[in-house]
Amino acid sequence: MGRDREDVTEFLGQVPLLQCLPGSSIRRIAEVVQVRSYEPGDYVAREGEPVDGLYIILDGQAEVSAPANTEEANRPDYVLNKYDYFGYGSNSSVHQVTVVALSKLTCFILPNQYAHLLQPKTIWNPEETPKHSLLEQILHLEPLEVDIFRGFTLPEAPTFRHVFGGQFIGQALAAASKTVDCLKMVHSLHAVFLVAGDIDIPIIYQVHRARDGSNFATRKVEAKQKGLVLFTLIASFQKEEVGFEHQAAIMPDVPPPEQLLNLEELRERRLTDDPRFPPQYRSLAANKKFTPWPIEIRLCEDSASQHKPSLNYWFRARGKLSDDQALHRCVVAYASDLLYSPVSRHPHLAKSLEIHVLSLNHSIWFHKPVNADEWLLYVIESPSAHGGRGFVTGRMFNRQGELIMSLTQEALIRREKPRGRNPRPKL
Ligand SMILES: CCCCCC/C=C\CCCCCCCC(=O)SCCNC(=O)CCNC(=O)[C@H](O)C(C)(C)COP(=O)(O)OP(=O)(O)OC[C@H]1O[C@@H](n2cnc3c(N)ncnc32)[C@H](O)[C@@H]1OP(=O)(O)O
Repeated sequence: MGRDREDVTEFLGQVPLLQCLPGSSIRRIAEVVQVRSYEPGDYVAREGEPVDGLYIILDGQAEVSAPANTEEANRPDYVLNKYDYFGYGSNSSVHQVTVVALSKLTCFILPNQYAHLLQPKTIWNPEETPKHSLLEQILHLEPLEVDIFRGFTLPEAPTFRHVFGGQFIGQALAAASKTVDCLKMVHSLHAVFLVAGDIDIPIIYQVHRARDGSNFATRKVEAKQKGLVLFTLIASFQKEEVGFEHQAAIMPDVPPPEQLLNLEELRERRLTDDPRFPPQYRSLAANKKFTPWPIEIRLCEDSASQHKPSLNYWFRARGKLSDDQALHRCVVAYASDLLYSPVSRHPHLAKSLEIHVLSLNHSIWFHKPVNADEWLLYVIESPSAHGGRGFVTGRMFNRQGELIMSLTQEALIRREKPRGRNPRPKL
């Protein structure tokens, strides 16, 4: 293996211990690791000697001997292979075991002085907790074990009686991304919503490594509560590649976001200025608990009241996000389900008719890198509603008119039926 920085980063990204670190931590570790080589029979570490760092096997095999004079002394020796590691995670400052090279052996060593790189504040940022962005907190997961993560529905997060579909998509994609080397980025995902999630129970994300190729990797994720699978995602990741280029899609001509009001300002204006709302309704609405979404949305038109099966709006994440392309893709995936399938009910909206909308499935294709804290134009159309299912397609453009993503979704759309006072998700 040639040892340029990118090769080292790619190798470290395959080591399960390191995969849930922020991409920036893995790149930093790639800068500071040392390489050591051993001949067959050489001691790599001796029981009782000081631990000088984390050892990761790059090539070859080593044998670990159980410590003498302990209960484990009778345990058979075991063999370490490529991607295995030792010298980290024990509370002791001295080696508890002896490790001997079985073949020609090469290791990467992360010296003790860089051990802090293994303990980042969050899965997205080595230094800071994400005070600055609610979204980054929503998309933070606790790594429980290799390939298993726990996510939460934060009190400030948008919910729609049950777990918001975009939260499942964003968190599941975050879990999948944390098991793929950081040089590969998601380029497509397909999600299915099986059962509504309970906002009071943590969600367990279990990642299955379907395939790791040299350029592509595929992951399947299951989201569970109380052991029941609520949601599945299949995502494919690819290393950057130079290839053919064209863009036939043209960004529609819409007013820039600076000339438009956001949803909160529109609400405020309705409450104060709109003569169609009687005063008692206004004070009722004004007293209702209202939490702004972590995504700022500026509608380009009022296509709902015109009954048009389409909608264009600008959106961006509120607050500054950490500089991690994997995070930015999770954020737009999260945002893409917020104001999407309701477009399929536009032609059917009528006074005193409430329409129940529930996402059934969701697909995204990421064409180009994205900045989720800069304005993106979401262009949505609903070509069909039939049989209780509304279908929507979406395209996202950046301000330069580049097509960044294409999306599709099917949602259940039905006349809302009266419900009890406290409907609970059926787990
Ligand atoms: C100025 C502009 C402002 C714009 C403001 C816009 C405003 C709001 C925007 C909100 C956008 C919200 C978008 C949110 C999208 C989501 O987050 S949806 C959440 C993700 N999706 C899910 O959780 C779906 C999970 N899947 C399921 O629940 C099930 O698979 C299924 C319901 C799809 C199918 O299950 P099945 O048992 O086979 O179906 P049913 O028997 O038909 O229905 C079961 C329960 O569904 C509920 N339900 C069904 N129909 C209705 C209805 N007409 N009205 C109300 N509720 C309905 C209901 O709980 C059913 O259960 P019971 O009837 O209680 O048995």
